[in-house]
Amino acid sequence: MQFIQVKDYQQLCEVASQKIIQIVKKSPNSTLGLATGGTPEGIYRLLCKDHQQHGTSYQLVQTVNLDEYVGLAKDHPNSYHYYMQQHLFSKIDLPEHQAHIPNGLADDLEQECERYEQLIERLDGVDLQILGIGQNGHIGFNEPGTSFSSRTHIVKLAESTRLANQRFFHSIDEVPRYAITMGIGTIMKSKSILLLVNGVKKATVLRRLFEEEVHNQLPASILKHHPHVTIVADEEAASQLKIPSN
Ligand SMILES: N[C@@H]1[C@@H](O)[C@H](O)[C@@H](COP(=O)(O)O)O[C@@H]1O
Repeated sequence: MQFIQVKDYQQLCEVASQKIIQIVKKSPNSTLGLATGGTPEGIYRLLCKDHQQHGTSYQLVQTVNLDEYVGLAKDHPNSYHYYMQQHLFSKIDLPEHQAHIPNGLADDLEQECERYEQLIERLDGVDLQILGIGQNGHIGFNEPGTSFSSRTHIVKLAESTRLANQRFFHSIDEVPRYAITMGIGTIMKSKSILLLVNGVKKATVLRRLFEEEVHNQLPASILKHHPHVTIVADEEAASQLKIPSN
């Protein structure tokens, strides 16, 4: 794993957005794996700014998002469809049919998981997967205990995850109990992975990631077995690490 420590969230966003821009410029038909949550918001802002100012084009890019809540319509302000539209898709030239997100309203959710998995295969896999991390070590919505070989599947969200995500909703009762997520096995098939960790709330999980063995109670620990992972963390997130900063 390559580890890049940066000063703050702003720098994290700059480093991450530059990595994405470089890939898109080098291979304009790349498949990008995208994440939601608070962490990538600033990165998407910089991608939009770069698109406006320098014209980096996403005309040939395909995107696949990690996850979506079950039961929220695409235009629900808390759905990840809506999030992606607001933060990125409406501001760049990515054709709509090349932006893929699991459908949390599918009649047959199992079939939707299979469709999504096959779609990723048809796209020949993800070139660069962006990942955040939950405070319990989840990646996508793969909660502790998820099999490392899991494919796209339905998850029952941990109460701690619902509580952490409550800030985006009016009340805890509104936070969905289920989601569709790419599996850990799906994520691990990505050709390269960029894990972004910022803020003091992530300091404990980042320390655990460095100190603990690979085990499925800490889903992100499997990333240590991936050949091309870069972790970008800011000073607050890295504050419990005992390694020298670069
Ligand atoms: N499903 C998302 C993850 O994809 C995200 O990485 C994580 C961290 O979110 P945040 O960046 O807001 O801390 O939690 C959410 O539950």
